[in-house]
Amino acid sequence: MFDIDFVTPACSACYRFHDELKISTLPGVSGALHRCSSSLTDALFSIQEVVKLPLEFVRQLSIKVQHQRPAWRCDKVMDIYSGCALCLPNLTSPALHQPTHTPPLCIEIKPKCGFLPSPKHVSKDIKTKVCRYCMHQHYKVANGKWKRRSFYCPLDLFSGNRQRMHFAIKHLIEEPQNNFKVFKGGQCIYSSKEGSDESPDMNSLLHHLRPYFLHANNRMNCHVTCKAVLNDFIQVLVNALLSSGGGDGGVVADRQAEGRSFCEASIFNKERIRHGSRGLPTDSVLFRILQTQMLDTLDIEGLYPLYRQVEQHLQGFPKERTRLQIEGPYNEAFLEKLQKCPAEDDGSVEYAVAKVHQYRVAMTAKDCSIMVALVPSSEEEEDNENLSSQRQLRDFRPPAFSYSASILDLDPKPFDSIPRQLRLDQKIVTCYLRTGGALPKGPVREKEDCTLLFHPM
Ligand SMILES: O=P(O)(O)O[C@@H]1[C@@H](OP(=O)(O)O)[C@H](OP(=O)(O)O)[C@H](O)[C@H](OP(=O)(O)O)[C@H]1OP(=O)(O)O
Ligand SMILES: Nc1ncnc2c1ncn2[C@@H]1O[C@H](COP(=O)(O)OP(=O)(O)OP(=O)(O)O)[C@@H](O)[C@H]1O
Repeated sequence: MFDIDFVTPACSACYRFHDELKISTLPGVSGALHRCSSSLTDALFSIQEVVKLPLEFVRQLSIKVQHQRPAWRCDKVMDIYSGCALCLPNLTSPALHQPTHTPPLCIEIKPKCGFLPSPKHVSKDIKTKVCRYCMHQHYKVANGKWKRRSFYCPLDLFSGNRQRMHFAIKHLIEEPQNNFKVFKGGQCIYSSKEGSDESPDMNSLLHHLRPYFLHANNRMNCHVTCKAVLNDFIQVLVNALLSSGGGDGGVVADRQAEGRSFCEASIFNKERIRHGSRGLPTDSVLFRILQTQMLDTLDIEGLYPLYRQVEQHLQGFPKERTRLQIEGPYNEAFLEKLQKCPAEDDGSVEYAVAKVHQYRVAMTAKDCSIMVALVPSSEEEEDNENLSSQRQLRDFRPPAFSYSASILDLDPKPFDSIPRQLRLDQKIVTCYLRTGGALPKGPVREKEDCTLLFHPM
């Protein structure tokens, strides 16, 4: 009916959000991050378009997808009244210009929050030591959302240190939950199954991945261990996440000095770091997400009194909702409010609103997903490279993929989600303090098994 790959019905706020921001593309990172922090002036959208859809079509679509939602998302509903949708390319199945031996792979990562809050604003010391994701794991297991705890830690992924990133991705693979999926030729081949007691089948994943790494590494006749396939796969993913978007790719100072980039619950053994972290390249997809997440400078605890101030102001002056853009539109004026926020609280409602807006944008960045598409070299490129590598008598070369990273799920978070955030934060911390010490920290082998194979490039 529609000549589009993927539609995601948008509320009228989203419509404005996406429509009014300048949209452009960036080579390498066909990203889609709203421009809303210092990095936002150059964090850009991918090719996407707002389209109008017949209301009846959206109504039927909504009914059709409702039963496919995970149980914990059954309370969510599609906005069936705006008549608008975002039209996106199908990122799990990128268009190919030339045939390849194997279909493209696409890896979806929901990285979550990559930093610890500043001690200035939090009431519980533990929040400055253990990251929100790791604490939340205990709460999720205690409440039955997941059967097993994941040992993934976002601070490792966002570290910019290859060893730590490798370690983080390995744990995403081991326990993907809703943070990790793999697609091959547009089909999901690896994800956590809702409500299942069993871990996803890693052997099946390796079976799918093997041809990519056999072929790409000229290992046709070699015996390749599962571990080597997994290492190669993770290494390619780390490269894609660290790749720059075509800019100068400057490297930022490691945040280690700030003491906010290591989580005490991570089972990565710091002493094993062989090369110091160089930080994330400034135009990598992870850097952009992290910068936007860090617009949350006050933590929910420091933010909540400002939220209350705004709420009280709106009770007295309901018409101010529009001027203060509480429900959007998320346009240039909105971005200006974020960027021009005074450094210190001057007691004005403008300051409080700007901090609330910053926090909401940070929440979006803490909840977005990255889609990394890996396209194997075309058959022609492979043949040329095979000839040249035979001439050079090389028996190894890194897997040849081209990659792009896009950012998904940039829905604006509503103003009234803030009280829920505070309640959840309290529940997570309370649960962690109650159960944190009781849950096993993970098998000992985890600590020891972080020596990784890095192949020459
Ligand atoms: O609060 P969190 O960190 O649990 O994040 C929620 C996500 O849970 P997660 O921890 O990633 O499993 C949650 O993900 P799931 O539904 O659990 O897959 C949603 O993304 C939710 O956003 P929204 O309310 O649907 O706009 C997310 O809520 P927001 O807080 O981003 O609004
Ligand atoms: N452009 C795309 N290409 C391929 N897959 C996509 C694309 N957009 C979304 N998806 C897939 O759909 C999933 C859900 O998308 P998204 O997170 O944007 O919806 P949502 O906001 O959670 O929807 P709802 O709030 O209605 O439940 C993503 O995790 C991803 O697997």
